[in-house]
Formats: sequence, structure tokens, C-alpha cells
Amino acid sequence: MATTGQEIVIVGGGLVGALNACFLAQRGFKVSLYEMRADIRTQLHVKGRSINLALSRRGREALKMVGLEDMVVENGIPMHARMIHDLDGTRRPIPYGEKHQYIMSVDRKHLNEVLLNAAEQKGIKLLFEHKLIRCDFDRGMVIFERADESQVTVSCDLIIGCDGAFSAVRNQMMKRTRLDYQQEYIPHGYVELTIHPKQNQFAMEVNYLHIWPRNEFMMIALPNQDKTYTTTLFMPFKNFESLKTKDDIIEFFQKYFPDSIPLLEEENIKETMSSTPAQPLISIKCHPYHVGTKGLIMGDAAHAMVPFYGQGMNAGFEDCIVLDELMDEYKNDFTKVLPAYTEKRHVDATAICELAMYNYIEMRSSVNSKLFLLRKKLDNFLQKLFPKSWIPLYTMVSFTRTRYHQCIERRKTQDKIIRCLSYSIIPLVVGVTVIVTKRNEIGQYISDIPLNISQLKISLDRFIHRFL
Ligand SMILES: Cc1cc2nc3c(=O)[nH]c(=O)nc-3n(C[C@H](O)[C@H](O)[C@H](O)COP(=O)(O)OP(=O)(O)OC[C@H]3O[C@@H](n4cnc5c(N)ncnc54)[C@H](O)[C@@H]3O)c2cc1C
Ligand SMILES: Cc1cnn(-c2ccc(OCc3ccccc3)c(C(=O)O)c2)c1-c1ccc(Cl)c(F)c1
Repeated sequence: MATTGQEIVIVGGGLVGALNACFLAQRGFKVSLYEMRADIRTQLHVKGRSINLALSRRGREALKMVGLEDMVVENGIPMHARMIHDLDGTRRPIPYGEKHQYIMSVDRKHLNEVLLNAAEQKGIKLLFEHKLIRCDFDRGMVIFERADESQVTVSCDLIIGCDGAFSAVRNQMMKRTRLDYQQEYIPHGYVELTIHPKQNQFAMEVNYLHIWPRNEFMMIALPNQDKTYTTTLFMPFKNFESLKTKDDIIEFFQKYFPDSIPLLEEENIKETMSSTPAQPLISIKCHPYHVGTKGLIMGDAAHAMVPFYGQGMNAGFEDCIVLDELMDEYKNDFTKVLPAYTEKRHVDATAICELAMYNYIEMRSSVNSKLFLLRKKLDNFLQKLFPKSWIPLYTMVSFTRTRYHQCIERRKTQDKIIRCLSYSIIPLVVGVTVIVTKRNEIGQYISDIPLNISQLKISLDRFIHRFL
């Protein structure tokens, strides 16, 4: 593709920065990417982030647009259903939908390496151990501090901050424009544990997102290519702090996650839980995402969300599609593209941040395994009944590119339908139950109901049991 002659500096070589670089190089821009950490491709382990992630439709579409979907997907593990772990150890699968509707467990480090390699192959200059310390958005200049504490100043036509939730570019923007900003740490933190293979085989069913919903405490497990599962325990910090001894730790798991103990292995649980500090979870919303014609923030730098919808990376990847489409629409004219990007993306990014927080609050307060099952089976039941009009919220978010804010609007409509149904269905079910169970007493008042009571009772029980 012909070069535009314009130079773009991307700050942050994480998932969104590296992908964004590929999009922009593909458009013919001269792109340089500056990352404060060392090159992760030379590191064995990268700490401080979730080890694997759920990749869904939005993220895959973005990867596809830069020709990387197959390379990422071939290394991922499909998860076609949730596997809900009950307190008594019962496991119940609930499919995500049709055969083509699955999420993928992908390794974060591998994904970041694929993106960095692709960026390099597209002629992008990658500079590691360069930490952004200042931006001049009027003159298009950025100053980086290098590992030896020397500084380097770089001029460019556009600075894009993909430097994560604690973005330095966003902080610099705050000094230059009226940037509204809000953040919220939630009371929950998380610790990651590992389920190792048993006799060199996966210790649990593979193609599932394993979920242990325990209201205030939630645990999930996503499979890895090396037959381990990365298991994440979400719990309020006060609860982590209350586990003072290794006995406390095991007693806690025996009480809430008994079936996970043989999987995680008692010694590993004690070791990991006593030596790993719980990590915080933050939600960040801000506006605008641009300043002037030379500054923009994307990904977690613009909208960090709690991970209770598995959408943060997917949303950041979709940011790259939105920018690319606007570059097309306004022929790479940044004076038009940047305000249009804020205008278009803010409503959706805010929606998914709020949806993730809504999910967290709902799951934390009212979702145990029974209710999780009921909600999801009801969703799947209604979708079968009204395939055109009932699309479960999770399906819309994870398996379509319906704009996030439209997903919320549809959820509100569906909530109204559920309320109406419950006002009519529940009395109906109760009424039928009364008739069936009390028919002998009320029999003399009404003519014989042409009911085969036992059959109806069985089918009614089966109907109710299916949901519990
Ligand atoms: C526990 C957990 C589970 C998650 N699970 C999922 C999931 O299943 N699915 C999903 O879609 N999302 C998930 N996410 C969210 C996902 O991790 C983030 O949305 C994603 O990493 C955001 O990518 P990013 O590139 O915007 O930011 P980051 O990944 O934070 O990358 C920012 C980069 O910028 C660099 N940087 C920072 N400051 C500077 C500076 N001053 N100068 C230069 N470089 C700098 C950093 O070193 C980093 O490399 C999860 C998050 C957590 C915490
Ligand atoms: C990493 C990842 C990818 N997707 N999801 C996810 C999120 C929410 C879901 O339902 C919300 C709901 C269930 C029941 C009632 C209300 C809402 C479902 C689902 O429907 O399977 C899947 C997660 C995830 C992340 C953290 C926790 Cl704690 C968790 F449980 C799952």
C-alpha cells in the first residue's frame, strides 16, 4: 500500500498497541511502537497479567483484518460451553449456542508475541525499554526515558496511547484538555492458580469455560495448550486477608470449592494462596479519547473494565477496527478522524464497562450455581422459542458485533419481557400446580378435568426440574 508520509507513534506494546500498529502500517503509515518493558519475546515469563484470556467474535474480526486470526486461533482452545461446578461437585454443561458459537482460550504471551512479530514483519519499528514521560500534543512530540535513564525526543503526526489502564498518555492529555475521568477499584481482587495435567491428560473436560459461581466468591478455569488450566479466584480482599494460615486456606476451599482441591492439589493451593498477593481490579471511563489533532488513547488506556464479561481485550481490538473504518471514511484526515472516533466509540466503550460492572454486581450478589444454570437455561429456552427476537445478552456481546450500547438496550427490553412473563407464567405454573396437587379436594367442585394427573405432574416436574 502506498505510504501516506504521515508518522504515527504508538505508546505501549501490549495487545492493543501491537495490533493497532499492524492496522496502521497496513494503511501505509510509518509506525513506531514504544514499549516500556523489555521485549517479552526474550522473556520466559511475563508477570502481572492474566495468563490466558477469552477471545471472542470482536477480537477475532480484528485479527482477521490484519491476517492473524488463523495463527492465533490455531494456538487457542475452543470453549463451546460453560461447565458449572456445583457445591456438591456436580458439573453441568450449558452450551453457548450453535456449533459456531464458541469462545477461545488464548495464551496472553503467545498472542502478544504473534502481534509483535507481525508488526515487525510489516516494517514497524519496535523500541523496548522506552517509557513515555511527556507529550507535546500541539507540536506532536513525545519524550521517552530509556533504561539507562537517558531521554529521547521523537516528533510525529499522531501519538496513540495504548499504554493500559494507568496510561501516561492519558495523564498527559489531562494537562492539555478538559478530560473527564473516573475510576473505581472494586472490593474484589484475584489470584491465579494452576490445575496441572493428571497422567499427562487434561484434568477436566477441555472445551469448556469452567465456572464455580459462589455469589461473593467466583472461580473460573480456562484451558491451556500445555494441558494445564489457569484458574482465577475472584474474592473480596478482606476475604483473602482473612486466610491467615495454610489451614485457613484449605478450610476455605473445602467449604466453597471442594471439588477443585484434588484438581489444584492441596500443596499448590496452600503455596500459591499464601505467597501470591491478590491483584486489584479497576474500572476506568473517560472522555474524550482525543486531544487536538495529534493525540488519541485506545484500549485499556481509554476504557479499562472489570473482567467479568471477558471483553477488555476484545473491546480494545474492536477499537482498532473502529479507527480503521474512520480512517477510511475521512481519508486519513486526523482533524476529522479523531473527534469522530471519540464520538463513535465512547458510547460503546462506556456501555461495555458498565455491562462488565453490572455482571460483576449481579454475579457477586445473586448468582450461585443453581441460579447460573436457571438463568442460562431460561436464556437458551427462550432463544429456541423466539430465535429471531430473543438473543441472550452474552450471545450478543460475545458472538456478534452488535454495538455494545445496543446490547444494553436489548437487555433492557428482554428484562421487561422476563418481568411480564414472570407476572403471567409464574401464576400460571402455580395455578396448574395447585390444580394438579389439590385436584382430589377440589374435584367435587369442577367437572373431571380431562387431565392425566400423573402425566401432567411428571411433565410439570420435569419442566421445573430442567431449570434447577
Ligand atoms: C484477571 C484479568 C482477566 C482478563 N480476562 C480477559 C478475557 O478473558 N478476555 C478479554 O478480552 N480481556 C480480558 N482481560 C482484559 C485484558 O487483559 C485487557 O483489556 C487488555 O490487556 C488491554 O490491552 P491494552 O494493550 O489496552 O493494555 P495492556 O495490556 O495493559 O498493555 C499496555 C502496554 O503499555 C505499556 N506501557 C504502560 N505505560 C507505558 C509508558 N509510560 N510508556 C511505554 N509503555 C507503557 C505496558 O508495559 C503494556 O505493555 C482481563 C484482565 C484481567 C486483569
Ligand atoms: C473469562 C470469561 C469469558 N466469558 N465470561 C463470562 C462472563 C459472564 C457470563 O455470564 C454472566 C452471568 C451469568 C449468570 C447470571 C448473570 C450473568 C458468562 C457465561 O454466560 O458463561 C461467561 C468470563 C468470565 C469472567 C469472570 C467470571 Cl467470574 C466468570 F464467571 C466468567
